[in-house]
Amino acid sequence: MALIKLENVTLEFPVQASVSDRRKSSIQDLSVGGQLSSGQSGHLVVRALDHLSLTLGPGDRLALIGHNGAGKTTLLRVMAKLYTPTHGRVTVKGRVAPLLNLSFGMDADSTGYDNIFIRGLYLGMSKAELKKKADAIAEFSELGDFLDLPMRTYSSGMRARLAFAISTHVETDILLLDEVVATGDARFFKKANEKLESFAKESKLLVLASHSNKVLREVCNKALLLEHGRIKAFGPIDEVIETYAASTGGEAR
Ligand SMILES: Nc1ncnc2c1ncn2[C@@H]1O[C@H](COP(=O)(O)OP(=O)(O)OP(=O)(O)O)[C@@H](O)[C@H]1O
Repeated sequence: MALIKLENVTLEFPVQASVSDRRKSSIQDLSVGGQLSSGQSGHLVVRALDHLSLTLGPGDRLALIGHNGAGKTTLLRVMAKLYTPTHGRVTVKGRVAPLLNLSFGMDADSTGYDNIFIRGLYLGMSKAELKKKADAIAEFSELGDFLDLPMRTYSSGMRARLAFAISTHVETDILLLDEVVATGDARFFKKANEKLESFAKESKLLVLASHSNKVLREVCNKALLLEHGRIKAFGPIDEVIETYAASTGGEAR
């Protein structure tokens, strides 16, 4: 069972800052970010998601597209239940593996190998399941002897390899990914994509935010275009990429 249902979801971040009225009106015209306004108490708020309604089911592989600050990461975090919406309802059914922040569920001072267990448990795997899969995860990461060193000694690409290997070996129904796939080197990137494709073939639900149309086209079948936290377009991936390209005056590569 894999289901994500958003009903009229709005999420606002209160911001501890003051902006003059003149600056505020110029900020409203910016091409980045969510909607900036004064909240009920007079404090500044950033509305990162604005009345979003959406239903995703098995086999849906959704690309999140949009300008910097459009709300993609915030939406993924709402789906992962890391953020509670200010208004609206979020229903998620199925096991969720979020691959959003590479340090979530990881301990920098523990070895890579220990982190397989730490993050695996965080993602809801049992110890028995982890013991069975630890070797396969280690092999997939290709980190070899580095797995015996503390994770703080890893490069960001090495951390990405380990986090990706663990998250995609979890028996999960829903995989949430934020750009991280692109962190590895070219060879790992190819391997990661193949893993994502086989994951997708199992008819599970996947949501991926990325600025790379190439990655999104390879992995996703649908897309959601966000603009200042609102849904601008939702539909087949190629159509939505075209819409985005037309709105930015760029090309749909
Ligand atoms: N913790 C926070 N506190 C205040 N504002 C935030 C916070 N996190 C995000 N925002 C704001 O919410 C809006 C949406 O941000 P989000 O990170 O979801 O965008 P994004 O589409 O993922 O952007 P990018 O493509 O640049 O990664 C932005 O205006 C951002 O400034």
